[in-house]
Amino acid sequence: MYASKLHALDDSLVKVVVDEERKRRYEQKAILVNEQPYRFQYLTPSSEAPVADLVIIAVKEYQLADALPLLKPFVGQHTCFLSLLNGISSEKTIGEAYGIERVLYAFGIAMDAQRTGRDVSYTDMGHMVFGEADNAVSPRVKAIKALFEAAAIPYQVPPDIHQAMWFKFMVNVAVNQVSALLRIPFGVFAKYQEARALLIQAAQEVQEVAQRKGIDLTETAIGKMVDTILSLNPDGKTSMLQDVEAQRPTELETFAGEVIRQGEALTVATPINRFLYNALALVEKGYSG
Ligand SMILES: NC(=O)C1=CN([C@@H]2O[C@H](COP(=O)(O)OP(=O)(O)OC[C@H]3O[C@@H](n4cnc5c(N)ncnc54)[C@H](OP(=O)(O)O)[C@@H]3O)[C@@H](O)[C@H]2O)C=CC1
Ligand SMILES: CC(C)(CO)C(=O)C(=O)O
Repeated sequence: MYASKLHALDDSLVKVVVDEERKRRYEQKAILVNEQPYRFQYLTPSSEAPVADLVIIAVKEYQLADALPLLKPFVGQHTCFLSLLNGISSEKTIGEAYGIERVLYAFGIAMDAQRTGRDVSYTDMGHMVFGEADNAVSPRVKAIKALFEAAAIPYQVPPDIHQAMWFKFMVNVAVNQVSALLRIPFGVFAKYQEARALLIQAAQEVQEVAQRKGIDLTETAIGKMVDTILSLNPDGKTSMLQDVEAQRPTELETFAGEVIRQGEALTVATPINRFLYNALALVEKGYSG
């Protein structure tokens, strides 16, 4: 989705870093984004290419350890990283590999992207949210704002990126997990109070953990979370539900796993996320083949 926008702005801007096997596979067929074919330039670690100004990482968290080393030849002194991974831990992992001073905090929210095979369709691309660890509007933040404006990629630079990251984490812990377990699209949460009650129960555990860490997630944030979910395309599905339907591994460790671990460290009880963890682990174990 984002690569297609940047490619439309200037096709020389976008280079997709992959391993040799993916390069061979991807070069065989254009990717369709809203039915438009895109042939990106694929780089592997052995490709000759200048270092990147900006690296946008959009793999799943469990794929990060394999993906990060591929980037090494393209990381220079001024390379900046934006991680679109859900959850609250990928910035630390990228920082450990390439230096935390290179990493901005980031996430994408409110999109209704749907993946079918390697093709993507969407009606609402939501927006990307990013910022410096100290929330400064630094020269690199200004440069990325200018790039996204030119490419018509909606974005926000919030006053407190850490509070915003925890808000997004709370959205994912609630809606991704409940929707994936019950196999329901966004519209069901608008229709049934019982579905909203499940979201709120899962979110309250995130809120309690966040508050113990000094992150300002209030009751108002839970209301805003419900409003965010109700504003999404009723037929749209969370990325976790799409993973379950395609029998791909889910981001369970990134969501319930993280809430349980943080809850244990801070002595916050997390029974709803323990239930979701075990139930979704069983869903994955039940995949055929
Ligand atoms: N989908 C959504 O609505 C949202 C997703 N996110 C986050 O964005 C990230 C991406 O999500 P999503 O697009 O749904 O995930 P997908 O699983 O659809 O896409 C992940 C992509 O990463 C590729 N990949 C995996 N390993 C490597 C590697 N070693 N080198 C290069 N490419 C690799 C995969 O390739 P292949 O298919 O060939 O294995 C796949 O194309 C996730 O972290 C998710 O949490 C955030 C907000 C919303
Ligand atoms: C729920 C949603 C679309 C929120 O932006 C999301 O982050 C996901 O599906 O992973």
